[in-house]
Amino acid sequence: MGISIEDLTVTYGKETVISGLSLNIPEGCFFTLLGPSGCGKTTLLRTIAGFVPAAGGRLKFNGTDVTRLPPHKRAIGMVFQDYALFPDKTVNQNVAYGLHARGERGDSVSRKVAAALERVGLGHLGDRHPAALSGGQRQRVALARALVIKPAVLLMDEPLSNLDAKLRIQIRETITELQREANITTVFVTHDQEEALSMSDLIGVMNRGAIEQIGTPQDIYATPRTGYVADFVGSANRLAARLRPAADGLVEADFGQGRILATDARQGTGDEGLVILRPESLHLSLAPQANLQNLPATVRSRQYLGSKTSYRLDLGKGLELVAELHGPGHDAFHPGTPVNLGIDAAQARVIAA
Ligand SMILES: Nc1ncnc2c1ncn2[C@@H]1O[C@H](COP(=O)(O)OP(=O)(O)OP(=O)(O)O)[C@@H](O)[C@H]1O
Repeated sequence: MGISIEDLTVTYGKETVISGLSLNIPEGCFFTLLGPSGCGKTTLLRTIAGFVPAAGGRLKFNGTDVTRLPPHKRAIGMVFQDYALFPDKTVNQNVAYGLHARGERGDSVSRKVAAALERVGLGHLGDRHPAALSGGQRQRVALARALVIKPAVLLMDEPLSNLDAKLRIQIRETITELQREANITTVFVTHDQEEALSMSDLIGVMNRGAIEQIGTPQDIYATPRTGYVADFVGSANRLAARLRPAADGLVEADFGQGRILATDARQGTGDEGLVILRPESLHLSLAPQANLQNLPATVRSRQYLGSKTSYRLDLGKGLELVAELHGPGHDAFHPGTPVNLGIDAAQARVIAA
C-alpha cells in the first residue's frame, strides 16, 4: 500500500508541529523518518496511524483518502518503543488480540499466532506473560502481534531504543527480513543514523516539523544537500567559503585559512557556499601527497577507537578539522606532530551556505 501525504499540518493546541508537509512513500518501501528529539517524527507517525488528527491536508493509502478514518479502520500494525504489551495476557493472547478484535475465532487464530511466534523465534514461549520475558523477546512479541493481522502498513516508533547494542542489531535484522518477506510498506521512526542507514530503502531526514531531504541511505550519506543533513547523518567538517569557478566543473573554495578545489554540488549559484568534508575522506601523511591537494596542519589530539583513529587537526587561525583514519597504522600520528592534510577535490563537496 503506497502512502501519500499532501500538505499536512498538525497542531497541538496553538503550537504547529508540522506545517504543509508532503511526502510519497511507495508500496513495499521501508521508509525511515530520521531526526533529533522533538523534530516531529512521532507526531507524523501517529498522524499516519490516526492517533493524532490532521489539522489540514490529506493522507491517502493507495489513493484512498483516510484522513478522517479512525486507527482501527486503517489496516495498520504498530510497534512502540516500550512494547505496549498487555501485562495480564499471555504471549499467545497478546498476539491473538488483533485477530480477535477483527472477529476471528477458533483454529485459524491459534494457527496464525503459532506461525507468527515461530517466525520471530518465540514458538516455545506462547504461555508466558510479558513480565517473564527479556526486552528483546517482548519486542519480538510486539512485532508478531503487529504482523499477525497482515496489515497493509507497518508503523514503528523507535522499536529498538530500549534494547542493548547487540540485541538491537539482531532485531534490526529480524525486522528487515520480515518486512522484505511480506513486502509491507513500513514507516520506521528513529534518531539513530546507523539504524536508518542499515535498514531503509528511503530515509526522510526531519528538521523542525519538515522533511529536509529524502533519499536512499547512499544518497543521504554521500550527497547531503544541507549542512544539517551532512551533520546529522554521519559527521562532517563544514567550512564556510567564498567560491570562484575553476576548470573541469570544479570551484575554488577559499575558507580563509586556505584554498582548495572542490566539487560544486549546489542547486543554485552565487559566490558563497559550505564545503563538506567527511572525516574519513581526509588523508594524513608526513609529506605532501601526489594527486591530492595538500594543506599544512598540526595534530591537536587523537582518539584511538580500535578499528580507526579520530584526529583533531589545527589548520591555524582557529580552524579545526576532524580526520578519521582506517587501515594499518591508523594511530601513527602523535599529538603535536606537524602533518600534511590531503584532500581529494571529488570528495570535497560544496553545498548552499
Ligand atoms: N501531546 C502533545 N501535546 C503538546 N505538544 C506535544 C505533544 N506531543 C508532542 N508535542 C510537541 O511536538 C513536538 C514534536 O514532538 P514529537 O514527539 O513528534 O517529536 P519526535 O521527533 O518524535 O521526538 P522524540 O524523538 O523525542 O520522540 C515537540 O515540540 C513536542 O514537545
